[in-house]
This record gives sequence, structure tokens and C-alpha cells, in this order.
Amino acid sequence: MAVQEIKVGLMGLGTVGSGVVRLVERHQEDLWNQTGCTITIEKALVRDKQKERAVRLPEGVLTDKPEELLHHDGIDIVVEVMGGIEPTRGYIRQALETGKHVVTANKDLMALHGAELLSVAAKNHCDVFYEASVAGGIPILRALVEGFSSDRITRMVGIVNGTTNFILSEMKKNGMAFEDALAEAQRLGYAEADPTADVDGWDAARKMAILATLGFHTEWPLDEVKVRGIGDVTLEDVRFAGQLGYTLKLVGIARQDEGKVEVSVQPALLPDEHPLSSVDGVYNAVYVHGEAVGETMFYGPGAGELPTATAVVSDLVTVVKNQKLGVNGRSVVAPYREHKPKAPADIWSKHYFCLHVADEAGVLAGITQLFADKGVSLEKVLQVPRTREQEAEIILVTHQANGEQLLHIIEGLEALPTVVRIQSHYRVEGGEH
Ligand SMILES: NC(=O)C1=CN([C@@H]2O[C@H](COP(=O)(O)OP(=O)(O)OC[C@H]3O[C@@H](n4cnc5c(N)ncnc54)[C@H](OP(=O)(O)O)[C@@H]3O)[C@@H](O)[C@H]2O)C=CC1
Ligand SMILES: N[C@@H](CC=O)C(=O)O
Ligand code: NA
Repeated sequence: MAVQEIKVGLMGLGTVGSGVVRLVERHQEDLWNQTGCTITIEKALVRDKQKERAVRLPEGVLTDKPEELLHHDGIDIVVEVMGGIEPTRGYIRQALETGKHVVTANKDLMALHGAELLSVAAKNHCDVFYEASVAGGIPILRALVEGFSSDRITRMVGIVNGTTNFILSEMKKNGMAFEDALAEAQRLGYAEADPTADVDGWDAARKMAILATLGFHTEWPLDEVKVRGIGDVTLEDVRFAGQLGYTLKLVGIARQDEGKVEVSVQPALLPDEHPLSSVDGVYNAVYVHGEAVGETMFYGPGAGELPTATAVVSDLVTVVKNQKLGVNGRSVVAPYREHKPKAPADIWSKHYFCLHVADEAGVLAGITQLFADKGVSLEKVLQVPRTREQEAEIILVTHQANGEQLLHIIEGLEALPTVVRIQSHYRVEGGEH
């Protein structure tokens, strides 16, 4: 029997693209055993053909002309690891419209235009897989789509951005300055081309939109993810949190209660004993709670060349297996549950406040009274005198409060003459774990 050769068009030969080339070369025998096919990179699209590359490709493979790949009749599968929205979206549409299957690592694109691309794919009987787009090497999308297909997911809490987790871990463990830790994450190939997407929380938000859509079977648009990044997190916040027994992490939270959903990304305090607290460096983890299964957790590298490439190449293998079975384009389950966002009054959480206050008698009593008036009780209260600035610091951790109560408390604190400023405020997650 003739061995079938699968020709791949690779779009992008940067960090992830180089990893894909290396894995396809190194694991050729395993790939052949699993698919019965040889897999060849037929064309690799880049911007600058003259640039020095981490991997060598045979003569004629590298191109800077997208049509050489998109109009190539022999190419069955396009692997998109170049990133960005345009022209990438147009290229992927063209690929699908000419019957080419697509594997992508592009969360920006899938979070914004996933529904459109999946519908073009379905019309053309093509596969679109995007496992690498969320939590790099962790097979979390497969787990949601296949592993939990029999269950109803109620909660996903994730550390889904390797760059910010690396930065916060370096700040906590080595006292490294924010900028130095970011530069190191960039050097290691973890950060996005524009690292503000990582730092401002948008990269994590895109991943949470994808997780919520797949996990809750409801279309969850990116503009409905509440986002706060780590740009204003200070070394002092990290240290204070540590002294109180918490670890500060950028977390994505997606919860479904009685059919209503909330999805957000923010720096939050996790109790040190929470399993997500010990997820350090570029590692990611997604905690998934299902009605029937209970608690599960998925852990692994969230970024970097080879870990991300494993997800991409595994998707490639799935496309080839589907080809052999003749089922390409049939595995997508479109969201089928009604879209019901939670109102602020439905969103419950504990909160941490660090307040700078006038260093005078009766201040603490006034503040605790404000919380009591809004119906929120306090779990921890600490007062730290700071005579040098005629100010004191008060640290408060609340019991569960809802989003409406929280707004009233913030307004009330801002109006109190004894409160100089709300120095920092974070959600406290995972207390119910
Ligand atoms: N890095 C990581 O750890 C992870 C990345 N991802 C995602 O994977 C994708 C790729 O990331 P990464 O490898 O880090 O990115 P890089 O910036 O390292 O590589 C991008 C590659 O795409 C090429 N490229 C970009 N734009 C164009 C264009 N318009 N036309 C032709 N070629 C183009 C670049 O060409 P040239 O080399 O000539 O500049 C480069 O080879 C992104 O969507 C990213 O979000 C997902 C998970 C983890
Ligand atoms: N920049 C991203 C890369 C993977 O998605 C991250 O840091 O997680
Ligand atoms: Na993944």
C-alpha cells in the first residue's frame, strides 16, 4: 500500500512555528505509526525570508508569498502560528474556502472571530482545531469538549497566561522588579509580540472567552469578559498578600450558577493552600468543577516553543485521523445554551482592601461601621501604623459580598474623610475550595 504524504502549509516560523518544525521532524516515526501518513512541511510563510532562523528547512520551502501556500493544491492542512487578526483571518478563510483544514494557536482570532471561522469550516467540511490557543501545552480544550461531554461544568478558574504568572512568581520569590521579569519573559519567548496583551490581561481574557464558550456551551464574546491586568500590582502588594497567607495571581474566573454566567480576569489573592497558588513561572493550570465529576485540575506549561508545538501537532494528528475516517468538519458542537450574563448582585466573592488612612483615633471603627452598614462582614482586619507619613495602613478581608455591595463599599470608602486612598483592592478567590 502506498504511504500517504500529508503536506502542511505552515504560516509563521517564530517561536511556535520552529517548535512545530522540530516536533514534526523528531517525531516522524511516531506520527507515522499513529496516522499511517508521513507529514511534511511543504511551505512555511514568513515576513522576512532573510532573517536568521532557529530551524533549517529545505530549499524552496520558505516563502514570503501567502498565495504560494494558499493556492497550493497539494497542501491539505494549514497550520497558522503567525498570530494577529488581519491578514491572518483572511488567510484562514481562504484556506477553508478551498478545502484546507486549519490548526491555529491564535487565541486573539478565535476569541473574536471563532464562530465565523467555525461556520466557514463547517460549510466546507473542514476541521478547525485550536488547542494551543488556551494554556499552551495543556490539552484543556480536548478535555472540555470530549472528557467533560457527559457533565455540566459549573466553574473554571485558571492561570492561563504564562508571562504574567512568570512575572508575579519572580516578584514573589526573588523580589524581581516588574520590568526585569517582563524582559526575561520576552527573552524566553513567552510574551506576545505586543506584551501589553499579556500584562493588561487581554491574552488571558481571550482564553477565558474560549473556555467559557466551550465549557458552558454558550457563546461568550470577548467584550463581556471583565478584565483587569497586573500593571498596577506592586512588590508591596505581593509581599503583604504573602504575609496574610495569600498568593497574588492573575486568574481567569468563569462561573455558572443557575444558568447565569460570569467571566472575568483579574489579579486575585488565593489562599496559599489553594492548588493554584503553587503554580509558578510559565506554568498554567485550569481548575474545572463539574456537577458530576466534582473538582479536577489541569497543569502544565502555558507557553514556550516545544510545549505549545505539542498542542499544535496533536491537532494536526487529529485532522489526519479525521481524514482517514472521512469525518472532517463534523466534530464541532455549536453553542446551544441561552446566553445569560450574571447581574452584579449575582456575583459573590471575598475582597481584600489595603487602605491608607489618617493615623488618628476612631478611624478603624468608622470603616468597620461602613462595611456593617452595607451588610458585609469582615474576616480579617489589620492595622499597621506609619507615623512617618502621618498615615496608617489598614488591611481588610471581607466575607462574601456581591458586586452591588462592593460598589457601595468603594463609594463609601472614597467618601470617608479619614480614608486618604484605597491603596489596593483585590478579589479573594478560592476560599470555598
Ligand atoms: N509563544 C508562545 O509561547 C505561544 C504563542 N501562541 C500563539 O501562537 C502564535 C505565534 O506566536 P509566536 O510563535 O510566539 O510568534 P512569533 O512572533 O515568534 O512568530 C510569528 C511568525 O509569524 C510570521 N508572521 C507574522 N506576521 C506575518 C505576516 N503578516 N505575513 C507572514 N508572516 C508573518 C513571522 O515572520 P518573521 O519571522 O519573518 O517575522 C514569524 O515567523 C500567536 O498567535 C501566539 O499568540 C500560543 C501559545 C503559546
Ligand atoms: N503570551 C502567552 C503565550 C501563550 O498563550 C502567555 O504568556 O501565556
Ligand atoms: Na492547550
